Amino acid sequence: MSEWNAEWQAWLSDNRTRGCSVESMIAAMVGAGFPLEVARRQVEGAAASPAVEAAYRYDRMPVAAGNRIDVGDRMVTVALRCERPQVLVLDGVLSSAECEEIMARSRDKLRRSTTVDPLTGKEDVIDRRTSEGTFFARCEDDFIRSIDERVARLMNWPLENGEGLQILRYGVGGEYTPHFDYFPPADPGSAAHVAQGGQRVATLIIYLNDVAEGGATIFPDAGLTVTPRQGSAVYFRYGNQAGQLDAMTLHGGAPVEGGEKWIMTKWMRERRYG
Ligand SMILES: O=C(O)CCC(=O)C(=O)O
Ligand SMILES: [Fe+2]
Repeated sequence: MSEWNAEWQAWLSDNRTRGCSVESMIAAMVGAGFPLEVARRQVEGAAASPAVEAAYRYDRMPVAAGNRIDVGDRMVTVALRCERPQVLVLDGVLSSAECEEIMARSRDKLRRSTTVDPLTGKEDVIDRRTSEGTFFARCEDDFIRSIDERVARLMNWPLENGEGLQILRYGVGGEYTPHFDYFPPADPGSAAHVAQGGQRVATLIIYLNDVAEGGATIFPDAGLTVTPRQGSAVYFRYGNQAGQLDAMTLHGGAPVEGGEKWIMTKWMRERRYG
């Protein structure tokens, strides 16, 4: 039996954009080994959801224009700007000392990472996400507050809409296969997650160290690869003002081939969170 995953989600989005009929997509999924009821729920669910419109409309990014962005206590440099999907590579988001302090404070708290099961909405340890993680509650102390404030200013999105900063560490062989950061509307497990704060709309991944080999953040459908560099970040936005979701932001963490990889992630919601 086939498993519903991000690849199938991207396939469904592509076919909808191309105007394929509901019946033909259900038939293709059944042909690939999905039970009829699963195929029907995913295809009809996507068709009924205004969030997965046929064509995502790229409205204006909230992040400031220009080569350099004032984030209050420092200047961040824009190294790359991609409009479709909306992706920015940003340099100088954290100092080396800040990166080192975050890693030092996280090291003893690390736990094997979990992922949301698309069917149940529960958090599970799964093979496709081989990393350890921990998190900091929003503004839990002065140091974390200064970073939460800087990140909110950089993303130009209310601090109150952000989830707590999440830390991940991957060893050699560690990876995170391609996925969406938003909660796919057709997945039954998503409802519980969007009930508080609404959908996720944008992500900032900050690289806390240089990775000796491998470990890039990859966007397979956009053909983009971002190399981890200490203190730099990648921003991507997938939720527009109309509530549509951009499937082109499919992304993952490529396997680490040498050394280790540490990142810190901020997910922003539509509304106040927590
Ligand atoms: O490891 C990476 O570069 C990507 C991490 C990621 O996609 C996530 O934490 O949601
Ligand atoms: Fe992600």
